[in-house]
Amino acid sequence: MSEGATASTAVEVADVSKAFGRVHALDGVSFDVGAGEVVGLIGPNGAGKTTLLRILLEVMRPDRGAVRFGGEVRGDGAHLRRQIGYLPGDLRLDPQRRGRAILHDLDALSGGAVATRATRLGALADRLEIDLGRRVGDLSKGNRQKIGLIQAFAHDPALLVLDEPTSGLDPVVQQTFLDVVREARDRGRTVLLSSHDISEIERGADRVVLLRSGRIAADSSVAALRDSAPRRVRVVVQEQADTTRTDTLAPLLALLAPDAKVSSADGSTAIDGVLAGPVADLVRAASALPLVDLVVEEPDLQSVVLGRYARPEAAS
Ligand SMILES: Nc1ncnc2c1ncn2[C@@H]1O[C@H](COP(=O)(O)OP(=O)(O)OP(=O)(O)O)[C@@H](O)[C@H]1O
Repeated sequence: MSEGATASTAVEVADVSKAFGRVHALDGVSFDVGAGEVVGLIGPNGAGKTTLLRILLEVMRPDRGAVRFGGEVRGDGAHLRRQIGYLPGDLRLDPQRRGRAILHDLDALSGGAVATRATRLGALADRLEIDLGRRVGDLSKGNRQKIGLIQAFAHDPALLVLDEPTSGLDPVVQQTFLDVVREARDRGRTVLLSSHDISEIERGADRVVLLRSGRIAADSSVAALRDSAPRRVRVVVQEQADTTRTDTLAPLLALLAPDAKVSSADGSTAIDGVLAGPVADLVRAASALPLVDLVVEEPDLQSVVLGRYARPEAAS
């Protein structure tokens, strides 16, 4: 086990490197995923996400390092695949066949009690609202994606590896998918999902691992990332002689610097800006003023993540 791995570590990625010619797709990547944890893998195009997932699934071997599953170095591919549910990013299904036939064939490879699997398969199809009696070639992209999701979840595997899981899904089905992920996590299943959709990671994952140029640029809980994310705020105070003076507003403006805007109308003064620090500091500064209104928007996780896409040495 690596230094950070514990008995409840479900997946251990230890110093994994992989090069294709001169391209270092992965360069010394290490992180652990705990049992019952949902980890979102995010990063710009070409960051190495798919390569990492392929190594996890033993479709590809690393040049250096290892992936361990439940503390063991992976060996028996067939046995481990039964414990893994995989949704590939480039899902290919035979267009001539019907969803039910495809799922029954894939499901037979997964082992376990047939009756339980069939019940789960039917229940998932109902929840995702997909007609399994139709030919795959006649289905829309989103409905084909649902078949991919069902085959990944139907045998209730210990580890789910999902590449762009909500691609093509409408918002209602995306929500259903997130509910299914949450329920799997509550049963102690481990989920690794790769996505370009930051809001999907924010809603569905406990933790974010950000890959950039084959290295980990950030590894943080979603909660910590939210805390560090800037929020738009608006503070409205009664316009009195002293509230128009910048020294009265100075403590507030210092928190919202450098782009805060002060405007006065209808007997009140509004201060609009972006808060990068703790909300408690804002509340303290605002409460010293004749407050009329205080609006704090949801943190802008997207801007934090995009900032880390670009910054060369951003750490967690
Ligand atoms: N089989 C391969 N042969 C040659 N180069 C490859 C191969 N697979 C991946 N690469 C290269 O390795 C790097 C990482 O690719 P990878 O597909 O893992 O990135 P990714 O993060 O999944 O990207 P995207 O978000 O665009 O899907 C890229 O530079 C890619 O061109």
